[in-house]
Amino acid sequence: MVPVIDHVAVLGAGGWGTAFALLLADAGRNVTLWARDPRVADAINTERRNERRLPGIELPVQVRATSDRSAAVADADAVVIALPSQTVRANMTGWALPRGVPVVSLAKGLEEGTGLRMSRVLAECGVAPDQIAVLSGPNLADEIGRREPASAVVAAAEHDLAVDIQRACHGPNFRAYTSTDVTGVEVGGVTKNSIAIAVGMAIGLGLGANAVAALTTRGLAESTRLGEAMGADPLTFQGMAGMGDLVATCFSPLSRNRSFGVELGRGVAVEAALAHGRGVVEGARSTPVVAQVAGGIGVDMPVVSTVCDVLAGLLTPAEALDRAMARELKPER
Ligand SMILES: NC(=O)C1=CN([C@@H]2O[C@H](COP(=O)(O)OP(=O)(O)OC[C@H]3O[C@@H](n4cnc5c(N)ncnc54)[C@H](O)[C@@H]3O)[C@@H](O)[C@H]2O)C=CC1
Ligand SMILES: O=C(CO)COP(=O)(O)O
Repeated sequence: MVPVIDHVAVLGAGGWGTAFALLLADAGRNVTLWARDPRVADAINTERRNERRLPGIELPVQVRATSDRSAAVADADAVVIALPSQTVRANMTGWALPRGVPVVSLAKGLEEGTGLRMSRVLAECGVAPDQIAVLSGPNLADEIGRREPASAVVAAAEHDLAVDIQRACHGPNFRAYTSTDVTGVEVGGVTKNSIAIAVGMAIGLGLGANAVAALTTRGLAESTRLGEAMGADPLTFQGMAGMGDLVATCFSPLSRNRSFGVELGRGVAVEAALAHGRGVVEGARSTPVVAQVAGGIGVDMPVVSTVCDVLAGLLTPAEALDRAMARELKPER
């Protein structure tokens, strides 16, 4: 029997949580959106808007918001985690979810201190591993909010679970593929943020399409190397969560990671550039974690480690560029 997902709880009313709630409503689901700020929940229920995070978008009536943690998940057939990565453990610890419901992570980061992927963090918070799925891909929230067509990939160790989530979010403007490569899908979603910061820095330095394309291409190569070393299928990096998300994030001015990099490239200090951002810049926190994880398993990630050094104030973006160009010559593969 195919389990039916009707009522979905989306935890986190940032740009992506709000856009994902809209997408689920368009796909025929009833959605409860949890916002930690009661004023955000009120504005969604009364004005049908989350103006700060998803400006100019009217939310369907099938999206109801609450700031009550128990009410948010009551009667949910599936729970979606749309929180900044570094807050997932603190939020999920002690949050009593309905037993046995699928939990889908949308977060694109590695946890500081543990180096864990979000699916592993959720497992440590008590979610049964066979109920965990991750969804990732080229999904800029503003475009999804405007109902522009988009695709993603849903990965779960259990293929049937990935299919359930795929069906639950399939609507007129959103189409998801399935995978069982949870590691690859999560790693692709994390590393693309670091590469987008590097691309942003190149743009901020005034460089053109050649440099952007080179960084994106080499970034994909090193992301694939890391994923493979962590047990992922390298082909996953040619898919939505790899190439797909890398292209969207590196090429769109809507990306917060890319915009952050542009500011760094223009000489703005890290803290000031973060303060100018429109929401969470996952790569600013995850890039050092990626570098540490890669170093620990002997994977060379020159783009990531260069971004890491710029974030730590050890290099300016211009010096980072000089260092990249002076690297030892080697075969492409
Ligand atoms: N915005 C986008 O286009 C996409 C975002 N993502 C990922 O989704 C995750 C969430 O990102 P966004 O929705 O963009 O975030 P956002 O930056 O738009 O908003 C962050 C939200 O998290 C809340 N928040 C911050 N600290 C919190 C805490 N300690 N506890 C509970 N809530 C807290 C804020 O109140 C805010 O509602 C990130 O991992 C991001 O990489 C993935 C795909 C697309
Ligand atoms: O993950 C995203 C698009 O798929 C959003 O990217 P930013 O977090 O850089 O805005």
